Amino acid sequence: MARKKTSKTKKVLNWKPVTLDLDLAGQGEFEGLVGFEELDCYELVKDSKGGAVIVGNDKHASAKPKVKKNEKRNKNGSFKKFGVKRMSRVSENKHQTDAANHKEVKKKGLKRKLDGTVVTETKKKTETSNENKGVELVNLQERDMSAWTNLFVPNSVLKALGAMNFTSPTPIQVLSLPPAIRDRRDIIGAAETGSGKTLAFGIPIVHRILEEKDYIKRNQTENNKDLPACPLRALVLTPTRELAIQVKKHLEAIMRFTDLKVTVVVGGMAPQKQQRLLKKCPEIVVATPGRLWELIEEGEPHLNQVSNIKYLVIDEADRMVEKGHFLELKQLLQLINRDEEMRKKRQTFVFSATLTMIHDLPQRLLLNKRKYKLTQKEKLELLMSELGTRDKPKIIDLSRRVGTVETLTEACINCSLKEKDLYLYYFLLTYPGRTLVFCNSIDCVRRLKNVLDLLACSPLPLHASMHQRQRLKNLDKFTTSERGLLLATDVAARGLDIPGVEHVVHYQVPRTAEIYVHRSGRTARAQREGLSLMLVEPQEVTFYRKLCKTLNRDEDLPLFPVDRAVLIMVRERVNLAKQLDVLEHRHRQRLAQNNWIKKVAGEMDLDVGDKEDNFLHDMQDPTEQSGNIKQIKVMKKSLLTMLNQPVVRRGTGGSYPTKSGKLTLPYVQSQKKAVTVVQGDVAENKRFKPMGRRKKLYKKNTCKGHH
Ligand SMILES: Nc1ncnc2c1ncn2[C@@H]1O[C@H](COP(=O)(O)OP(=O)(O)OP(=O)(O)O)[C@@H](O)[C@H]1O
Repeated sequence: MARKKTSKTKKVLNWKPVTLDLDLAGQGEFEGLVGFEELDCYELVKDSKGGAVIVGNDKHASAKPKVKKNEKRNKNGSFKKFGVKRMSRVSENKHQTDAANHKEVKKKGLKRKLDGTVVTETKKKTETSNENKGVELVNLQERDMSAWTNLFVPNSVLKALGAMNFTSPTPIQVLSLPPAIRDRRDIIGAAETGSGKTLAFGIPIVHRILEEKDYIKRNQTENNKDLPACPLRALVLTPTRELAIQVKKHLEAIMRFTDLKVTVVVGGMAPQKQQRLLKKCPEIVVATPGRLWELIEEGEPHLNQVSNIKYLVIDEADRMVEKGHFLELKQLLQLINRDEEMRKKRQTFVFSATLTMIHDLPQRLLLNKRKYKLTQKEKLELLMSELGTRDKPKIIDLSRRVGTVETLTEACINCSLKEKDLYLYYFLLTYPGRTLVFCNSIDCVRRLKNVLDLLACSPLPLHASMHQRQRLKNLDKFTTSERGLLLATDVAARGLDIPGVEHVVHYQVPRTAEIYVHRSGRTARAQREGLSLMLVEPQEVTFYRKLCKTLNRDEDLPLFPVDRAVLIMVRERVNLAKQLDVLEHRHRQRLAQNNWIKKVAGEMDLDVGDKEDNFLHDMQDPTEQSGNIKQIKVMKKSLLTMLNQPVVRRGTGGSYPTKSGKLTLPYVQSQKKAVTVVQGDVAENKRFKPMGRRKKLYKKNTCKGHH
């Protein structure tokens, strides 16, 4: 039945071959093009969803075509160009034609020219006749991709890069691509967060796989017919599920004009779906070690080729090999490196922003003569032997002495443990903007979520105890909300590339310098500015000092300027929210415990209601219980009243009728960005305070708080 429909569509849409002048097409750039076809007689008809579809302008054509029919046809290679009376179809073979290509062309409005340059289409509404209402025209715009010359980027990838507007490579890409592609060397790469490391390994892998596939195709003989039809060629390992999904998407984006496939294998999602996708034999698998090992142990056929892979990537490598983490990684590496011949042929990519960071030995090991502080070289050698890289890898270290990115502005607030919520709320209120708050534990995230929920800040939690679906949902919500607030543990510290994160707040001082660098690296990515703000309480000063030392800081972080007047104004509401949270938490806990006792007692046929033998908490007493609930209700109401009153600067009287007759309130929200405020303050301090005094002042403030 479906076949019949397709053939009918083909008949209706009268595509005609076009004769090409090959001289016009440029040399060498015509690779893969089979021909052009054109359609000069068609109509645009609204489909059931209100979108426009193309149907042949033939008397026999059905007046109401089925959308699916047209979609199928479009997959065969047509570029829709609505609103014009003539359209052309380009057919290509190999990695130039694939379903993803056309899906992308449909979605993003991409187009290719014969000379191989990438052309993107910016959408433009037609203002013409009724039948064309809502139909889009295209406006072509070329990109200069010459900065990528000499980096051995395949044409199809270059096209994708152009479509993404990546007109020039980043430094780590410039330094990684030639040795990886031309010299086939293993790469050990350290470069700051947000510097484009994913493509520094992604482009070489895609290049090499395309090249190999081409070679095999050209040399297909009787002898090599036994080769696996679609072998697993590359494996990318990442420490978190979200990062694996992101890397997969990034690779997909550069592979969209190829016929290569990539799939993700991570925990927390149905293994059945992943197994189904693996049946399609993707050349590249991006995975977290746990689920990957699980599927290998179950004998998943595609993954069973893992010891034959040609390319291995260990992203965030320093984290992956940390003691006590990823026990499966060790087993995986043993399996992958089992065959010495294969290991020697394999190209390995090892990347992280903190690969070359060196730590002082902990105090307890300082007296042990056999233990000493590793040099950077020794640290890398150790890593290389653990991962099984080949001899003489190319080591590229672009990381800065201080660890963080140049475009990052750093600051801290010294306060007591009790005041952390207050300062955080103050910051969120004064500087709205996409903010990522990091905590050291899941419990801390949970508590903070409740408090900030009560304060109407709409926080989104993200931690390892959440369902994966909810984790991804929250991440998605955060990404799409301009004033999004994500409360996360360090599961979100590494690798996540969330656009437009303005502030990173370390609610608690991270325990290692690496974590600080990676957390802070969620902002100020790809040359953009961003703020990293750390809340330090007296108990954390030791960790803070150690962190500064590892990061080679000669000075303390600048203090974040705080308006005490505003702080006083919001103190009451924060305190009330905290009290409410304690009450609600206690109430929930008792409820849960009572339910558990009742359940167990029921199973044991016991009566827990006996007066002398009452195991249940005092909530059993209905008056006590309703008292608690009442108190919570009253407190919530007064908090709501407080929240509904705008926080207005003191001494301003509250409201000003403007010329337009509107009331504008001098709200506490800063007119300046937080980054600008810190930078201004630092410049001011430098101008007016001699260095020695400033240092002393910081020392004093670090321990006491600065107000
Ligand atoms: N050549 C390029 N031109 C423009 N943008 C790029 C280029 N390469 C990568 N990017 C973009 O830069 C951002 C950061 O890239 P990526 O996530 O690879 O950084 P990273 O170095 O791996 O960071 P992290 O250390 O945090 O994992 C991404 O949004 C990516 O799309």
